Amino acid sequence: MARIDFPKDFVWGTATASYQIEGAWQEDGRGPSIWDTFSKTPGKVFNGDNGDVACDSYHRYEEDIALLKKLGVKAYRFSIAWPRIFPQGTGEVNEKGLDYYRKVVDGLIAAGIEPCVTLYHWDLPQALQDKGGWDNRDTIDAFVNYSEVIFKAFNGKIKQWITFNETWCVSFLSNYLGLHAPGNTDLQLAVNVAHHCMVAHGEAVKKFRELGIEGEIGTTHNLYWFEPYSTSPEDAAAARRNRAFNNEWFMEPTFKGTYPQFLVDWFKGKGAEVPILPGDMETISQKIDFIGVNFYSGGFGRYKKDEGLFDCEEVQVGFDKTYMDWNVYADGLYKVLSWAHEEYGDTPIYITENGACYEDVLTEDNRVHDVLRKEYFKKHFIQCHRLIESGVPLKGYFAWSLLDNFEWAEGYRKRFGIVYTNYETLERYPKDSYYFIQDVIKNNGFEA
Ligand SMILES: OC[C@@H]1[C@@H](O)[C@H](O)[C@@H](O)c2nc(CNc3ccccc3)cn21
Repeated sequence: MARIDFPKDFVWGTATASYQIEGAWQEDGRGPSIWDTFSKTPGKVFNGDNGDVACDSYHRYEEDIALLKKLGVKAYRFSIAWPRIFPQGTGEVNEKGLDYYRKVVDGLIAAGIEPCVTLYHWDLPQALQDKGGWDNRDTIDAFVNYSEVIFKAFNGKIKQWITFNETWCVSFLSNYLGLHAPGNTDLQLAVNVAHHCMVAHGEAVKKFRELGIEGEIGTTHNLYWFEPYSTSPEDAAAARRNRAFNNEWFMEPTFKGTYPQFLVDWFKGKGAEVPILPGDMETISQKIDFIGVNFYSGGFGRYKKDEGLFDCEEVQVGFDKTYMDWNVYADGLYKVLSWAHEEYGDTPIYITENGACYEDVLTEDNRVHDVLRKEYFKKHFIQCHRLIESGVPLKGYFAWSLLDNFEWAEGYRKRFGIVYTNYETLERYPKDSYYFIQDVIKNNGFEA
């Protein structure tokens, strides 16, 4: 057994998102989001599940904060629901919506926990979608207006700010693959959405700097480690396209102010071009204080003509799988963050999400012996330590998720929490993985 110790200032946290935990979908003036619409569209979400109640954190946030305090985290990442602040996306501020987040933020601070806020975690006001959503450049100004209200309301209280969660999901998963809200399947539309979200990110960073808001601002991209199955040039090119679809398409603009040309050309061949206006790339690549990375999995790919968007098929190489059928590929975390550090420089990195879904069984005495999830965390913590030892500026780690919650198109059947949510009673029961992480935080390390 080897002792794994983390730096004293390493930030341990957990993460959630508004639509996935809050419920109270029509309370205190909240307007409809695209996820209220999508989840109530037959066939889009497993079992017709929706976020009307979710974990009811809108009313049970004090219980959640108590769980966070007992866990011993230094920080808690959560998102603010734009439709609570601006029920129609713009116009009059809904003060009752702000009041909820004032209670959450003040409760966290009183518990000695740093609030880390995501401004956009997918719940776009439906009223903006009705006017084209992220395909409409006006939504950029609406996002900056919303961000400015939050910046000013919580200046000095919230010190870690994330503009967007996973622009890949907002664009390609939701507007090309059609699996998330609003459920479009158009490549050009998805390329437009990705671009406009990244411009919106940059404009919000500019506003943050102009207002002199305290703290640090960044964004979160989900990076997937994908490598060629063989050394053949075809496999290498196919895997590179597939990886860039997830990684470089977002990291290059954010850090270098350019899109990866080989993929621009590939998309052009598919009839999709990036709607760049003068100044956009400078806006997108505004200097940020940290980059958030969500990492879950990775894999191997090889060339297969006409397979998917990139003539690339994933090859099964025998990885253990989670209940989402995702590979458990902890080395992929080391590889992808080493690659990001090499490619994009020394900007501090936070793992803003990492975690696993498994079939959880609640025992008679309200325990969940989630051995596989504990193992998943342990394997990925070891890779975090390797990264730090290798000089990668990894500053913190947020486990996904504090609670079992609404898992988007999978509804409530897929559980990622370190705390079990009983959706009948809304009671919360810490799982064994919660106690494992509690111990790692207490000792700032563990015996590997
Ligand atoms: O799926 C687990 C979490 C999800 O609950 C979070 O809201 C979201 O930020 C999140 N992103 C990923 C990684 N990207 C992804 C890929 C395919 C489908 C959904 C998400 C996983 N997760």
